[in-house]
Amino acid sequence: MPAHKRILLKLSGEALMGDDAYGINRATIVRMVQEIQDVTRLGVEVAVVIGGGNIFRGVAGGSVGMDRATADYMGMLATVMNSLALADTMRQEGMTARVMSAIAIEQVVEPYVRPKALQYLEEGKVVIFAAGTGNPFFTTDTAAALRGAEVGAEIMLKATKVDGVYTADPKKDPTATRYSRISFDEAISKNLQVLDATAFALCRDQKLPIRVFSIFKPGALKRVVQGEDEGTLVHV
Ligand SMILES: Nc1ncnc2c1ncn2[C@@H]1O[C@H](COP(=O)(O)OP(=O)(O)OP(=O)(O)O)[C@@H](O)[C@H]1O
Ligand SMILES: O=c1ccn([C@@H]2O[C@H](COP(=O)(O)O)[C@@H](O)[C@H]2O)c(=O)[nH]1
Repeated sequence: MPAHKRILLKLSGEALMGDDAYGINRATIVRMVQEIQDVTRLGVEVAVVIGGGNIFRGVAGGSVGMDRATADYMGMLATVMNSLALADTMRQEGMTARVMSAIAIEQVVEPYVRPKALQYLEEGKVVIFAAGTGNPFFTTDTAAALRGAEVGAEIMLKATKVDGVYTADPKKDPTATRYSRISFDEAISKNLQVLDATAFALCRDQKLPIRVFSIFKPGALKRVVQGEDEGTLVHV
């Protein structure tokens, strides 16, 4: 019996590269999709937001002199590419997915319309929210918090490159230790960078808990959905 009926899954874009230097690694995306399929088979309704860090981040464009807003739109388009790849891999694995974009590109994907998204979820389709929030200066973590709150997800699951929230970035500080639980207020006051502050604040205000766990650990998503203690729970 799953612990959650409807989830918002935030997938790391950067992790899609697998061992490649750039782009979408085939074996990696298939594995991610199979893990999602395992969860849908439990009867859980799944909404997904995927990042774009494997292709483009606005902050990288900004750092080499590009207009930041233009660079951010490029980043949002990168998430559309990842979303299309994810939906197509789902199709190949026998699942039904719908991509909805926050930016109008109707020849490519349908626009985000909340009642339609809710209908798809109720029908058991996986809904992939592409193009972030549709606004520059935000991230896909914030988009995940926003869409998660909009569709009434019970929890936001952040599947990322680390296995939880640490006292400091574990990739930079080997002495950092992992929390099994932490409150939003503490995560925000300690300026923990595993999610951006806007996403933390939105989830806190909307009382949407977050669980951060490793995207690389086989079966972790299913264990999380079944209510097992995996990664870190960020709570109100
Ligand atoms: N206190 C912390 N605890 C855990 N991770 C942290 C912390 N501070 C910084 N990080 C870093 O945050 C990263 C996760 O956030 P990031 O936004 O980079 O990835 P993502 O959202 O999974 O990827 P993408 O943006 O491509 O979708 C981790 O890889 C980790 O190195
Ligand atoms: O609401 C949003 C979401 C994303 N962006 C831009 O896209 C890239 C990729 O997203 P990540 O969350 O970093 O994976 C991001 O760096 C922004 O440039 C955005 O502008 N608005």
